[in-house]
Amino acid sequence: MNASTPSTETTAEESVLPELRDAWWEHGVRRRAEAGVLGVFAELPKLVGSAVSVAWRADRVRTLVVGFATLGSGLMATFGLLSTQRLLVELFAGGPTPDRVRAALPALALLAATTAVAGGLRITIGYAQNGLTPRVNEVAERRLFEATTAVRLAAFDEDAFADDMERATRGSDAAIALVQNTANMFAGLVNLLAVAVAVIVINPLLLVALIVATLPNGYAALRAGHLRYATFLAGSVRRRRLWVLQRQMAERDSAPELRSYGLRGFLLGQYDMVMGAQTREDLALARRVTTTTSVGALVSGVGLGGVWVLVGGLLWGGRIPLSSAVTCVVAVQASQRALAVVTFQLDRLYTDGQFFKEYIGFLERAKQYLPPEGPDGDRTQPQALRQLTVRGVSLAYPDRDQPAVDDVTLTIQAGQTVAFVGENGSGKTTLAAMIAGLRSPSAGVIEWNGHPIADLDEGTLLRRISVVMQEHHKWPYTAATNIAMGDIGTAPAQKAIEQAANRAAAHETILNLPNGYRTLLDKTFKHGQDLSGGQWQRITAARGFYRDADLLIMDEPSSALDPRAEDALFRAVRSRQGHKTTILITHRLANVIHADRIFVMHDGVLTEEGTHRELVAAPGRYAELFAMQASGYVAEPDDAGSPSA
Ligand SMILES: Nc1ncnc2c1ncn2[C@@H]1O[C@H](COP(=O)(O)OP(=O)(O)OP(=O)(O)O)[C@@H](O)[C@H]1O
Repeated sequence: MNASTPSTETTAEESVLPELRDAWWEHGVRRRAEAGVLGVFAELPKLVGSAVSVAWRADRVRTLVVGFATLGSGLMATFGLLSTQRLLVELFAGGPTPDRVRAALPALALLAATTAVAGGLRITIGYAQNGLTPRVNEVAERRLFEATTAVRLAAFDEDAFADDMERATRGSDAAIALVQNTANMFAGLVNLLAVAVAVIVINPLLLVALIVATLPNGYAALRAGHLRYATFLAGSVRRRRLWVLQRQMAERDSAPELRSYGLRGFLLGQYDMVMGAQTREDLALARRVTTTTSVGALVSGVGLGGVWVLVGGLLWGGRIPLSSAVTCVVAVQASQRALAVVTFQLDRLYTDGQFFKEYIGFLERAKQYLPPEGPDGDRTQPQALRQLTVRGVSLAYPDRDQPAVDDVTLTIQAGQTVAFVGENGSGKTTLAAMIAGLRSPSAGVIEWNGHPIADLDEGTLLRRISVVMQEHHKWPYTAATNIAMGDIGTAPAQKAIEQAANRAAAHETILNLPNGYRTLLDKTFKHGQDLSGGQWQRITAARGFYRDADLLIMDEPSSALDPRAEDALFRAVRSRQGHKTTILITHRLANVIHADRIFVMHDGVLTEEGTHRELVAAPGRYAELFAMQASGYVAEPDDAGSPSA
């Protein structure tokens, strides 16, 4: 199939790819383009302030070294220009050449010294900056992860917060860039100032010449920067579409479906359409950029021509000596170099500054999602579980009309194994997450031995609970660590790890791995291994068993297990009955027959509760679901359609 087949023609319209969300990595570019040519100056002091403060926090000594060495190198630039002028004065003076050279020697020595000192200072700045940036990175990144790991789970449900967090992750890189850009821009400015001071000392009139020669150039450079950002921005949605398409055409994940459904022509058609538009847009904008930069160069060239005319006039009228005229040429060139640095760094500083602002803003906004803090003594220490009570508990997720859990009341006694059952989306996981202290109810209260869990010491409470998540995480560590992470507070003990693995039918699986318990479970690392879905689930269950928790919550722990592993797992769960409490969430109702109590949820509401026997005897949802599932195990109908057994 090729790009012109009918199926491609009918679907390859712009609407196939939906409008993409603003990409965080373009945010700074967007702000720069919106700020206009000179708007970048408005935010400059604040951004520079942020950069200095983050550098100061990371490493005071190096920050001071960079600051003072930059000032020093500016000073050397001034001395350098002044000694150049002195040198020229002596060389252009009358008299025999050897005398002139001799007279110029002190100036030459000064020039050599300033050049050497300036070189030394540049090396010092380089060393200090190189030592500073990794520290800035560490401080900024650490602060970010302190926040992302501390915020409550509910924060991740807020769209705006997730976006915020995504953008803030760029903040630590931006912090480094911000510090570097600020240092470089500062160096450029100091150089510019140094040249101006030297020129004033030589002849104040030359300052006017310098301004005329550099200002149009500076404006042109800023405008060129602005156009570059605008160019980038104009093609941003298309570029992202291309990026999405490129991934679809070149990645392993999409490769099987691409081939099996014959999507090659369709995707290439999409690519041609988007790329064609992108190229046309790029060409049009490139023309504009070239025109603008050419006009800018022309105007600054005219300005520079004016300066040379002025210098020539002054020279002609005997108002300045030849040495000053030559120094002026050197000064103009030096200032243009410094200005190019300043304008370039200004653009970068502004753009990276936007990311840094996102980062700082995120850290501020994250505070509202942090658990309430209080002195340790303020909170009651939860004792071993005797009774767990859920009283009128509800929870509604953001942007959802229906509550996920609606006014649920139930009691669980210590040592019981209870089951939450119900159809998909009925609220079982949400209720369990509230019991586990991971989510806070929007109404109602959950009590641990009669104390609202919100009043209990959170750390101790969480240590008394173990949760085997429905959507477990595959930690990229060894098999042993994957299990020991279930109780990270205690020193890992191989015997306990193996016991936990045995209970979850994971022991044999792990022994069969190339390095047994020491096998790294991540294929992206050298010698790393991956597991099947069911094998991962066994390790996850072992992690849950590893913690000797008062309350074990297992959410769909057997969905990927084979019958033998499932049987072993549920035998391990039953072995807790009578002395440890277990909440089981499962759709495989055969596994809840032995539960002390079964709670049936529907649309967030607790609709039935009782033992298996009681519930199948009543004409309710549980009886219906159980009968439906059990019917699947009745012997196959014979050819005539009637059951053979
Ligand atoms: N993070 C979330 N943000 C918004 N809505 C959510 C979120 N998690 C779950 N929901 C919604 O809340 C309701 C209850 O979900 P929950 O995961 O508690 O159901 P469940 O009974 O565990 O389902 P399943 O049997 O499929 O695991 C569903 O309607 C679901 O769409």
